[in-house]
Amino acid sequence: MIGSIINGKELTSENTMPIHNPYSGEKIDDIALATEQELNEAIDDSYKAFHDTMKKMPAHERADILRKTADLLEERTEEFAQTVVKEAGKPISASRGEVHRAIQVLRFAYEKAKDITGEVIPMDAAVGGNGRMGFAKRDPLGVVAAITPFNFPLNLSLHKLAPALAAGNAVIFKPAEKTPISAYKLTKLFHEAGLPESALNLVMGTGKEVGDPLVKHDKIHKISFTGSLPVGRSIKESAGFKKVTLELGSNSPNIIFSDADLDQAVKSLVTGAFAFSGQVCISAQRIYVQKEVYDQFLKEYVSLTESLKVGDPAEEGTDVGPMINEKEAERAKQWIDDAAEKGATIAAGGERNGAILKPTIMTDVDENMKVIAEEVFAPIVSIIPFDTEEEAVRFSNNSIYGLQAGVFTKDINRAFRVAEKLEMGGVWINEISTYRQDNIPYGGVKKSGFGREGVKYAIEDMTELKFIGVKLEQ
Ligand SMILES: NC(=O)c1ccc[n+]([C@@H]2O[C@H](COP(=O)([O-])OP(=O)(O)OC[C@H]3O[C@@H](n4cnc5c(N)ncnc54)[C@H](O)[C@@H]3O)[C@@H](O)[C@H]2O)c1
Ligand SMILES: O=C[C@H](O)CS(=O)(=O)O
Repeated sequence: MIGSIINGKELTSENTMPIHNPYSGEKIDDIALATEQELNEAIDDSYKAFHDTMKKMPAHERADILRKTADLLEERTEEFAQTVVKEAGKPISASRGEVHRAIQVLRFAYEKAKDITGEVIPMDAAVGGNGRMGFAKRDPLGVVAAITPFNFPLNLSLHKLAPALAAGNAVIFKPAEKTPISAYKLTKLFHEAGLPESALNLVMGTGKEVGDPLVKHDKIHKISFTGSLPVGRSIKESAGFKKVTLELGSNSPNIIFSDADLDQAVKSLVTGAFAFSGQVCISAQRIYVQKEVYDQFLKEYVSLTESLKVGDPAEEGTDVGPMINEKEAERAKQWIDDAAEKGATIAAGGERNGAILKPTIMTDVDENMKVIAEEVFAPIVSIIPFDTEEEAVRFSNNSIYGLQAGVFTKDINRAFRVAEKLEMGGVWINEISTYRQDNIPYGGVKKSGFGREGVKYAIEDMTELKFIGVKLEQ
């Protein structure tokens, strides 16, 4: 059994929740769920840790802890990768990839911790400014609540923990109840690297019983949330005056113009749509292809998709494993069937076996079908023809979401024109929407959320600018 870790002590409970391997269905562990009283104790402990320890800790010490955590994680890459395979069902090669990215996030944070600067404000710029001096500095906020999803249990947790600690905050970490083992191990790793134990408290439980009271608690200064739109909406409503960052979902578009390198676009977009069974917030969900090359693109795309190895995520070489559970796979299967009943064609896949949904390609879709209009978060992609640049932009922007998009063309002027018009937090040219490097500013517009991650930008969101000025004696 694993449980919450508060002030370095691990809690047990009779009230537990089982964790299952999404592929085999076997129970791999139980989590002890935190009570409301334990949650309150954790928050008090974090609050004290902020004021007594983190606020006073020199930047070089915070940096050193982050560096040591990165080194420890690197030494245990395989152990952490196997954990992600077991609890999330992510194929082993992608799980190793996630650990490598997580190490990079820690290293970006280690470098940045010693370089959190402010600025001197010119005082002679305004009438009466002469004789005064002033500067703005960045101060930590206090206690940051990090609430994370199941799909990147390590890397997306570190996108919150590492910048929050680099900036000198204390953190309460509430991981997804479906994938708590990576979170548990990660918390212990930070402590082993020398982080004062109360500076990072882990609370285990459901969104309703632990997440919601955490969001409402007065001693929390900021909520950094990654997850679904409905939960993000509820958090924003409950958070009151706290600062909030919301990293939510999307139905990312990718546009293929007729002059694009089709082979490269096909190859990268097969990965972009089916990596981790499409359970990626920037997964390529809608692919718009210019009519002249539509048939060729579709033929090559179907052929490459059908060659993917689907099955056991623990086996080397598996491309597509299970979804997080059978219920989610069935929900996605119903969306496919619903679209097919309304006239869509299933060009590949469409079958479900337990939690495994075969990589599925839909054509002849219309913009009102769920597979287009909502976030599928499953291995389902729709391929749609378009005529003109204006049409491709209009189709792409016809969404409540706006996280990342991909544009494929050799015409640099067109690429920038389209990038400017797309209502997105980020646009890649000749790269898939699904690509993220961990130091870019990352986040959404519209209902994909607000605030930015990417270590440097998350640090900005996790600090407060404080102005200090002086009137000098003349
Ligand atoms: N934009 C991004 O960076 C990004 C990254 C990864 C995933 N996501 C999104 O996350 C979703 C999938 O992840 P999920 O199924 O784990 O998401 P989810 O929203 O169901 O849960 C995320 C977290 O919120 C907690 N939670 C649930 N209800 C809560 C409440 N009322 N108050 C506080 N916390 C609560 C959960 O316990 C979990 O820890 C998808 O929509 C995906 O697009 C977005
Ligand atoms: O699921 C959405 C994530 O933000 C994708 S990634 O881990 O940042 O690549």
